Amino acid sequence: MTQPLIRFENVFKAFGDNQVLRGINLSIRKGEITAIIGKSGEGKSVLLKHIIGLMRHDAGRILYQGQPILQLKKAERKALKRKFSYMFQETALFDSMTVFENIALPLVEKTALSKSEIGDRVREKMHQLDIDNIEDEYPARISGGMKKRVALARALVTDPEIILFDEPTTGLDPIRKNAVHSMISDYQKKFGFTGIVVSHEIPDVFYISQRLIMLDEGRVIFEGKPDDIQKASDPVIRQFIQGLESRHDALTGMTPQPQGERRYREEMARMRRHRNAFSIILLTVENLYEINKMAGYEAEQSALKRFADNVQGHLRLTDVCSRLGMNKIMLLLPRTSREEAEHICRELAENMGTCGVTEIQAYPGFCFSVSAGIAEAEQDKPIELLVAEAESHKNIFYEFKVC
Ligand SMILES: Nc1ncnc2c1ncn2[C@@H]1O[C@H](COP(=O)(O)OP(=O)(O)OP(=O)(O)O)[C@@H](O)[C@H]1O
Repeated sequence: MTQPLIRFENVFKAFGDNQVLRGINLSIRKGEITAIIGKSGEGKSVLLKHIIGLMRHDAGRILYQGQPILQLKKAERKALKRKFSYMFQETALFDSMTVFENIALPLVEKTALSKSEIGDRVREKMHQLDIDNIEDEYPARISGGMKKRVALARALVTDPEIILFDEPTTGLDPIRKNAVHSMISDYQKKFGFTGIVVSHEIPDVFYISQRLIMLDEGRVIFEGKPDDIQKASDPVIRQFIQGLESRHDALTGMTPQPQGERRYREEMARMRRHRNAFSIILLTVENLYEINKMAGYEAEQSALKRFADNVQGHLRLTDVCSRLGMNKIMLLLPRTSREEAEHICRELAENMGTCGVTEIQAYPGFCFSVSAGIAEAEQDKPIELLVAEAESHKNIFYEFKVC
């Protein structure tokens, strides 16, 4: 395996009698988004501050590309700090400065670039993030979602290798929350930075993370893929995850992914007992990014919400629909063969084609495209394999065009 970008080896940190980190071991891999979760006060922010070098550990080692950071020379440590960027809980924009000045700040403070070079860099980043028309506005005059984008532009303007997001969606409604997640995920793909996100948004943050770390009582009690935490048997992990999950995904109103998976296991047990067939339909909104390009992240998430409402309205059964990732919905159809699922899917496609889903109609020529894949369950087949099967067949079936 390749060397991790950052590695904690038995790291301890106390504030007086308050022992916060009690032997942390973890790895952050380059080019991935790692989510850090855990109860309030468990030391997530303290951990972030150690990563970025704002706090010094009492014992153990923190390695950057295999090198202990405490052994770096002063100039090397300074150079390392420049590779990091931080997006705070609140966007922490300065109200007395324009959007342009806010974004320029890290360049003014951390680099020796000339005024015109800074201007070029700021305008380039604003252009890449689609906010070029608001440079003279003040933060108080722009929307919450736009502020997050300005804060992200400020975090990205130094072209950092690593960005730390400390609860980036705090205080936002479900559409804006999902818009920020979608934005982080998109820009991570575009710019290739390593992202570390501290979040309480479970399971939403799982959709954008490749790795997950859970802290409890100053130690790491889970490190792995987001999907694997659902299978963890440790009661502390289970209780924490289930306590934070709501019965409904806040954006779509559907069952969240972990509950969808639980429902799948129940259906599988029923199949074992009664030999009942069941099937899944996997719906993927294929062109969410186009909505985003035309109308922004919030429009993208509103469109997804409207689509989900229509699917549920058509099926009239809420607990069979679950959200499966950023742009996927799984319909779990009990006692339904593949042929019956195809019929249901065809009806759904016809209904979708005429119901006129979104405000996106306001954009001439736009067609909201959703593909569907169907798979019938087989005894003891894990959900991932059945979903993969539906995914691999998706073009054979229906392409919904909701115009
Ligand atoms: N500079 C500091 N001086 C003293 N104690 C601190 C300092 N920073 C953090 N702590 C303590 O460390 C513990 C962990 O705090 P931290 O902010 O990391 O928790 P957290 O997991 O991020 O919580 P939340 O999810 O609520 O943001 C708390 O008990 C806090 O009081």
